[in-house]
Amino acid sequence: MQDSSPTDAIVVDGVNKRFGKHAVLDGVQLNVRPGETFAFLGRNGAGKTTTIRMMLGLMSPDAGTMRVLGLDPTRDALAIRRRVGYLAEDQQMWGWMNVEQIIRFMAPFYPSWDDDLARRYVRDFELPLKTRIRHLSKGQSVRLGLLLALAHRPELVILDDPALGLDPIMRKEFNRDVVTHLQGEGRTVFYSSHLLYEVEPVADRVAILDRGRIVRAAATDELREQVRQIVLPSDMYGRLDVPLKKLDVRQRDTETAVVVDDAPAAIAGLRARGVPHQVVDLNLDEIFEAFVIGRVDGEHAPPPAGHAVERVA
Ligand SMILES: Nc1ncnc2c1ncn2[C@@H]1O[C@H](COP(=O)(O)OP(=O)(O)OP(=O)(O)O)[C@@H](O)[C@H]1O
Repeated sequence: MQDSSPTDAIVVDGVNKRFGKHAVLDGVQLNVRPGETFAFLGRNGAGKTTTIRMMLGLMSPDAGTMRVLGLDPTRDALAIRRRVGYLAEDQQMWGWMNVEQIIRFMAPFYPSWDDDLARRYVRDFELPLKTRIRHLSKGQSVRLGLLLALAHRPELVILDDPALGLDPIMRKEFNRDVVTHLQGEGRTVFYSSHLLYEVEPVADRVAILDRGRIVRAAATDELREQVRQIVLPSDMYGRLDVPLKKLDVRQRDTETAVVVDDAPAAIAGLRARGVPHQVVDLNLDEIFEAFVIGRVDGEHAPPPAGHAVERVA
């Protein structure tokens, strides 16, 4: 976790939230730098939407504080919503309006609304102006939601599982076209998702939320460097005196595969002791899995396929 700075676009500090007896968020801590694309990763029910709703002042934390664009969501919700573009998960819109009508309806809510930009998104997103919202396809609805979230040129864009319900090709296009476009414009993007392979190419930093707690936050590149799988002979693993930050251990035949969160130090330790091992690069999906379902008590499982393997004597 980086230290927070007064210029951070989002600061979440020790936030707790309960619904009745159910503790949904427990000491959540994160900070988002201006201009970065920050992926907020968690399984269904991890607490992502609850965190986002509090950022927008739609509900209040039970404990802890938040700052969004320097403002307190519990006091300045309206000012925040004017400066933030928010695409909700499963965004609801008035089905009887057509595309043109909803654009005209939304524009006056935002002093910074840009008609030219809205028209450009209509073209770029191939939106049919005269079609009623209830007749749009899922992809068109998401793109219309995005237009409404972006046409007021928000400094910060909060996307809550935006690709949910889109087919795989559309999801790829969404990342390639929309997120890359926002990055090109220097916007800060806070992107919540449980589809990790999709955020991997665009995220500068990620935070992994598991059952209401941040279990890891880091630059995407740093995470890939630190979290790797090391495969070594089981008999040597049993006698190993190298301290490893283990996330997941799997026994298979004569080998043990260990996912560690300190790969450079672990590899240096193994090399220094002459322990033969292979290092397997992991993608964000596998890294996420190691944090949220990793077990250190060992189990049989096939090796991850299709990744760069570095063999060391
Ligand atoms: N208003 C509410 N009242 C009671 N429980 C709630 C409320 N909102 C959310 N929850 C519960 O809080 C937990 C976290 O929900 P949340 O929607 O924040 O998760 P999420 O990470 O966004 O999941 P998903 O990816 O499925 O949307 C869930 O168990 C959910 O049922």
